[in-house]
Amino acid sequence: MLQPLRILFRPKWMVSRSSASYVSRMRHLNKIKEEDEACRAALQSGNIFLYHKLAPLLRWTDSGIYQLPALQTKDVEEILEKLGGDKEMVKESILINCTEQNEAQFSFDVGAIDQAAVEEQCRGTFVDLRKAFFLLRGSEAPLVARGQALLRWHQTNGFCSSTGQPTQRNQSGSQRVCHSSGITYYPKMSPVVIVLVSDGKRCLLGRQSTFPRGMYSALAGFCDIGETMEEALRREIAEEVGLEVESIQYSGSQHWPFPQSSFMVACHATVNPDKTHVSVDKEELEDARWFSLEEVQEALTIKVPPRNNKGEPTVFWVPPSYAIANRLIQEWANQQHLKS
Ligand SMILES: NC(=O)C1=CN([C@@H]2O[C@H](COP(=O)(O)OP(=O)(O)OC[C@H]3O[C@@H](n4cnc5c(N)ncnc54)[C@H](O)[C@@H]3O)[C@@H](O)[C@H]2O)C=CC1
Ligand SMILES: [Mg+2]
Repeated sequence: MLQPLRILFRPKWMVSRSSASYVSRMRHLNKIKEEDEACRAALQSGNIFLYHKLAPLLRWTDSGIYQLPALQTKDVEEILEKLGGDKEMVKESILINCTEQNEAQFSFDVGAIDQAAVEEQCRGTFVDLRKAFFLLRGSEAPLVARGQALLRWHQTNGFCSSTGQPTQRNQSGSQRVCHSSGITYYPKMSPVVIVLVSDGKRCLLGRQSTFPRGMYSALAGFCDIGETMEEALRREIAEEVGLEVESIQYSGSQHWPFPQSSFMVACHATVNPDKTHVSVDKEELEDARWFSLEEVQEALTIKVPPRNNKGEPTVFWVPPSYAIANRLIQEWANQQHLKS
């Protein structure tokens, strides 16, 4: 019998902020998302994160870490004019979020403007998002992913799929409308379940042939239309490794920008310790197998895996800390410790 969902942790945002300031911030954000005039005003005093062909601009700081530089709107206008662009282009910025001080945050892709010239003006470097995810700390990684996901969605949803006519965005970029059919389009994420299966003593990890060598992760799969998350989870585990899940515990969720926006719902699951035979669907996975606590602990200590002379990792390792798979594996290891 499947257990009901249970929240295993209380995220910081649930406890650390006063509800009044959080409520006023969310209401402010909603206003600028919905009202074009309010959004234009917010853009004047807002922060902008720059992208070039969807790669975010990062800056190396004196304190020896990479940061996501937040530019002022007037600075971006100045850069655009200086580099032969039109300063009005800045109005194409997409609203991402707002700071605790209620300053709106936007993402803007410099498009055809020369990459190196922008980098020089901004004292930064445009970095591929996968690498940027690895280099940024704390809340900057999800913020930069959100900014890129929204830019990508606008770049690929310029036309109505019903009429073929161009769609028009609102000022914040929270939607696009086809004025010919009246259809409103909203940015989309595909729901995915990601699950760490345990038999009580070991955990099950798998790898796709496209993963970097030696890397194993929790099993994941897209939800089918009409499925509950629990149904998708049970189906994916049955399909990919031939096991029947007995219990499910919710752990957390994450927006995952690669290769398109997914909404990752992360769970722990158990199987009967007498029914642990794995039969891998080779179409989906190259390998899946059980790992002991010792093996997992060792893998969790590896930040950058050692590589051979072809540049390929030579050991078993798990996804880095920014991936929710890492958190599932870490949580499982902690729980095993508590049990022993
Ligand atoms: N954040 C994390 O820690 C991790 C994230 N992931 C992500 O989870 C996602 C799903 O994992 P997979 O094992 O690849 O899924 P999967 O097991 O469902 O297999 C992928 C196949 O599902 C089909 N599919 C159905 N709906 C789809 C949709 N909306 N978009 C794309 N393909 C769809 C396609 O045929 C595709 O080849 C991937 O995007 C992967 O990047 C995977 C592991 C770790
Ligand atoms: Mg899968």
